[in-house]
Amino acid sequence: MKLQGLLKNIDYEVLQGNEDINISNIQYDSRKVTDASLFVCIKGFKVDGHNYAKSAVSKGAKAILVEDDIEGIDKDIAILKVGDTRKAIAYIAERYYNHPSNKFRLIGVTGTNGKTSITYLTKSIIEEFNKKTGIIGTIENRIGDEVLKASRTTPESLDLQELFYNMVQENVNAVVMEVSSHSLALHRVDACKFDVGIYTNLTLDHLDFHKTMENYRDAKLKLFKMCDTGVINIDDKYGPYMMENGTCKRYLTYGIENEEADLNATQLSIDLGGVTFNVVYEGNSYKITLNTPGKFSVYNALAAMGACLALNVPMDVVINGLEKNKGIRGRFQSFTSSKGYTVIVDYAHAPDGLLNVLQSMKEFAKARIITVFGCGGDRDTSKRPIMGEIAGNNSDYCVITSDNPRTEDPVSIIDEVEIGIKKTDCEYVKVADRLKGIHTALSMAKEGDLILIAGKGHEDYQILHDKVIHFDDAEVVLNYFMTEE
Ligand SMILES: CC(=O)N[C@H]1[C@@H](OP(=O)(O)OP(=O)(O)OC[C@H]2O[C@@H](n3ccc(=O)[nH]c3=O)[C@H](O)[C@@H]2O)O[C@H](CO)[C@@H](O)[C@@H]1O[C@H](C)C(=O)N[C@@H](C)C(=O)N[C@H](CCC(=O)O)C(=O)O
Ligand SMILES: Nc1ncnc2c1ncn2[C@@H]1O[C@H](COP(=O)(O)OP(=O)(O)OP(=O)(O)O)[C@@H](O)[C@H]1O
Ligand SMILES: N[C@H](CCC[C@H](N)C(=O)O)C(=O)O
Ligand SMILES: [Mg+2]
Repeated sequence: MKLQGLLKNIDYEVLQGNEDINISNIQYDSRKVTDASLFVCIKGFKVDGHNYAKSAVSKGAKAILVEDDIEGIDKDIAILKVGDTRKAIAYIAERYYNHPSNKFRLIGVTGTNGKTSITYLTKSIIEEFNKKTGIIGTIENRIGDEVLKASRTTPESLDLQELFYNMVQENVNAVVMEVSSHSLALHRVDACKFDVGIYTNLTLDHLDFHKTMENYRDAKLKLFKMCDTGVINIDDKYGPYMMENGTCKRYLTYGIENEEADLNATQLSIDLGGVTFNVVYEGNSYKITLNTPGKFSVYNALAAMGACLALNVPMDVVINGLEKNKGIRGRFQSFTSSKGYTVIVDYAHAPDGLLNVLQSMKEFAKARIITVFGCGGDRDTSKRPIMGEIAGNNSDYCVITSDNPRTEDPVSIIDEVEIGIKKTDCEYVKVADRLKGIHTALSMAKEGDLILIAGKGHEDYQILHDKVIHFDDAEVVLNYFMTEE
């Protein structure tokens, strides 16, 4: 493919060589460069891709895209300079893969919590409408029934466009993807053509990356400058901001508290098995039963409904699709022991998620709530004492344990969580080993108790320094149940 053609509409300066050449592929990682690649130098958080330009050339790269001048590269290699290589590679990749997101309906979901849950609810509805669906997100990527491993919630632009291209080859009609704030800030989804953008909520998380809530909010806002319809939670503090500052052609709002919402849920009835509620839309009222409990599940269902209604899916199909969803791995997933207590495995890993899950549990708790949780290492540290306080205020007993400590000392993370729990009168114990922590909670459980194991949900691994071990909360629980029989 001609390099020049891929650079259409991009401002660039030729530093050496000629852009009128053929390239075979595009790479942003020198280790993947092959003969006649275009190598894009990205200034990373760990290293600077410009330092790998020579290595890329030695592996066969014929052209280099840079942000900074580089020296010592063979004169017959083209070097082109742009203002922002992360941005440029998004547009180049979109062109290279022949504009794939114009060829299916694309729904993007952004917000601190609920993205994964909403993608699966939306998929249930679209499949009920007999359309082939793609999913891109935290747990996995999917092309119809084919499951592909995901390493990021939202892939790098080059990988994303390739995935879209493969979805087009497989005749996918609609793609529903999580759009993380990191991906918006780092131009991973630039050049995508979104039909619908969903906004869920914005609460404390990821300040290690965004530094301020304003930056975090404005990263999310970018999605609403890129889509035709915005589906907005107007119960959330920042919902109106997205509408006032976004540029969507139309907005569809949803909410529980705010009766002005286009989709307004009322009369919620929550138990361990799920939640039943009424939703009012265009003057009509519809009754819906979901298989996942919690007020937050109602918000997620409203968001999925809004997106599908915006794409003209009929209301009866929307409701059937939602009701057929059996729940999502690691999202309020419950297991009942023969001893009569219930364990809930959930991915709540930030303050708001933890609070929501515990509040939902309180709606149907008949005995004690025992919470096992920790906080991830190398991530926002400000959430640690806050999560400690939330767990303490909403549980009868807590086990503070390790999440994914990554490169940090597990005991120091637990000590930071403890600062918050100490402000409450909840009894607790600190057990750094997650397996022992879970066993501690299960061994004290009595009939009627609810045990929450929070933070890791679907994850089947634990990151301890540079080691990744197999660890699956649900598996630990089921193995423990076997010892009880
Ligand atoms: C902050 C962030 O998102 N960082 C991502 C970013 O890293 P980076 O830009 O710092 O890359 P780097 O490692 O410094 O390397 C710079 C450049 O040199 C290149 N390089 C490097 C080495 C070499 O030998 N040759 C070479 O060419 C690299 O390919 C890269 O292009 O690009 C890397 C390559 O794609 C990603 O792996 C990395 O994700 C890190 C590991 C990460 O943890 N990201 C998380 C925070 C993230 O993105 N999370 C969100 C979800 C958040 C949520 O909502 O919950 C997500 O969307 O997944
Ligand atoms: N709408 C919601 N509002 C608040 N909390 C929620 C909501 N939906 C889910 N949660 C809680 O947040 C946890 C994470 O949910 P989910 O995986 O759907 O979010 P996410 O936005 O995809 O998260 P991530 O950014 O880590 O990918 C759930 O396990 C649940 O505890
Ligand atoms: N997408 C989130 C997931 C956190 C999950 C939690 N188990 C942890 O490892 O901190 C992040 O990367 O910050
Ligand atoms: Mg997710």
